[in-house]
Amino acid sequence: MDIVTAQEMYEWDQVAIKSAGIEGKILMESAGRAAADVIERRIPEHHKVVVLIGAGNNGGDGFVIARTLLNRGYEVEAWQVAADEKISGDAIVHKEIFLASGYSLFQLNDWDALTQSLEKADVIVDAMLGIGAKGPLRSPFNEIVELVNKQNSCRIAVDLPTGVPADEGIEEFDGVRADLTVVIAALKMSAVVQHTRPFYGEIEMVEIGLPVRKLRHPERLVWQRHDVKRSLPERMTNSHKGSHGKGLMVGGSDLMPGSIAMSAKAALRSGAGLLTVATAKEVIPSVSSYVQEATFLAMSETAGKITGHIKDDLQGFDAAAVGMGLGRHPEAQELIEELLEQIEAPLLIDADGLFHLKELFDKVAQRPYPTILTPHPGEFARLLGKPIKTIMQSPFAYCRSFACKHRVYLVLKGPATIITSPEGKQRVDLTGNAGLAKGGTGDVLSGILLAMVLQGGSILDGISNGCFIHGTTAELLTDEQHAMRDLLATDVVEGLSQTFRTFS
Ligand SMILES: NC(=O)C1=CN([C@@H]2O[C@H](COP(=O)(O)OP(=O)(O)OC[C@H]3O[C@@H](n4cnc5c(N)ncnc54)[C@H](OP(=O)(O)O)[C@@H]3O)[C@@H](O)[C@H]2O)[C@@H](O)CC1
Ligand SMILES: Nc1ncnc2c1ncn2[C@@H]1O[C@H](COP(=O)(O)OP(=O)(O)O)[C@@H](O)[C@H]1O
Ligand SMILES: [K+]
Repeated sequence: MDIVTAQEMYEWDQVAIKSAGIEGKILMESAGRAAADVIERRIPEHHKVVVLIGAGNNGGDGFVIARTLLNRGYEVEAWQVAADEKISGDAIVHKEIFLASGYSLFQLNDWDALTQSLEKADVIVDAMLGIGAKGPLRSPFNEIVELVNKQNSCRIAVDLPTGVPADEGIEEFDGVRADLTVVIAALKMSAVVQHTRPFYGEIEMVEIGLPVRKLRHPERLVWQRHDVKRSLPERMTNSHKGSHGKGLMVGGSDLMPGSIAMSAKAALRSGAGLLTVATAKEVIPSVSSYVQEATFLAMSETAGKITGHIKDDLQGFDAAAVGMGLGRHPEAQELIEELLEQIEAPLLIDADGLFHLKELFDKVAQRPYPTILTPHPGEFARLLGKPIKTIMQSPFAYCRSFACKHRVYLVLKGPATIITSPEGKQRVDLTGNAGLAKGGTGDVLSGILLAMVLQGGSILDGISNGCFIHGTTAELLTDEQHAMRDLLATDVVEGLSQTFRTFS
């Protein structure tokens, strides 16, 4: 499922119109009818529907929706809330078809009449503004949005809620708070950005007949189950433990032994062939009692934290992960530096491993092997030296420029996890739920990602699959045996088998 900017969406429309000869009014008919189908599936026939219609093409969709629902027997009041002379483009055609079909239109001459109509409505369809909205809402849209948001009726937005920008990066706006948004042809960026996402409510996407093979796809998409099914490496019948990768995990300290233990178990539960855990000597007993399948490297330590160098030969590992429960002491920086220089394989850096990384960006960019960073927003803000709020307003742009500049795979974790390759390709994982908002779930993710990288295939596919599997496991567990409140990171580790079984 592609994620587009408003500009990219307009380019798609132009390709459809110019290269494939699909006229704008046909696209509008398809969009409106597809949205009406969604509404019909969800709303009983006796419900009163008010359709609010703006002047541009979003309003044009509104004329088609109103006509289609009236044709199907719904009680609909269609309100044109823009002046006649403002109605433009293909919306003029569909206004004419609406009127020629024998239906009448309410005009915004009397606010009391609109207010009464909205108060009586069971469903309000917002077809006022879509991707063409620019700047703060002007009158009367600002007043109408306020009025709409006050109603108890179900609010259904067409393409995007009026007032909500299509793109990331806009801080000040007011918009319709939709219960459901029928997204047309592709998800707009704001549908997955943290501060705009809540305005959309539930999201349903409709297809409108765009010529998919002719479109320039933006290399920004939602990673879905069918993508995982297609790209998850198969386990061959004649494979042996060496075929599934030999992994190294470095981290853990006396006060945080659980982090690395959960990462290690998650890696093994996710298919890693062999795993060595390098940790402080005194931490080994507690980790080994939880992960009996791992082998250990005892690192020299001071006060329960790894301080020494890795003396063993680091050749022969197919991938490594560092940082989980490592601690933020100054010596940790030397350790990370050493791993950046010596690991001749993909290296994942998480948690405390990211703490000193700002000082090591040169070393990261020089590595001839893939480097994967998995920050949460706070850790990413630290790496960038910018406030979390600023970054989360334009996460796609910040992730892309960072990943390209430092030549890393970046996994910015959250309810919508953004995965970016060093070339700037972006994938969004929307799985998971607030049950994961608990200490330790990031450590579990690191273990899963290490295992995915160890098992071969493209790094980008592997880490995208890992994020999907992590989130899906939380969803399966909270559907069945757990509530979001009680779900623990260790439950996610044990729940992985349930998810993997859905892929076999
Ligand atoms: N063929 C296609 O293209 C297809 C497009 N489709 C649909 O079209 C939608 C995009 O349509 P669009 O480009 O006409 O923009 P749209 O969202 O209706 O807004 C423009 C209107 O809003 C007004 N306006 C702007 N800012 C404002 C503000 N702050 N406050 C107040 N008013 C403001 C602006 O007024 P102006 O600034 O020109 O005075 C103008 O009247 C898209 O989301 C999808 O639903 C589908 O049917 C598929 C085929
Ligand atoms: N509300 C949420 N919805 C979906 N996923 C979430 C939510 N909150 C957290 N997560 C996921 O949980 C994990 C938390 O990671 P992190 O913050 O590093 O935790 P920790 O450091 O405690 O291990 C990430 O994978 C993140 O995407
Ligand atoms: K809208």
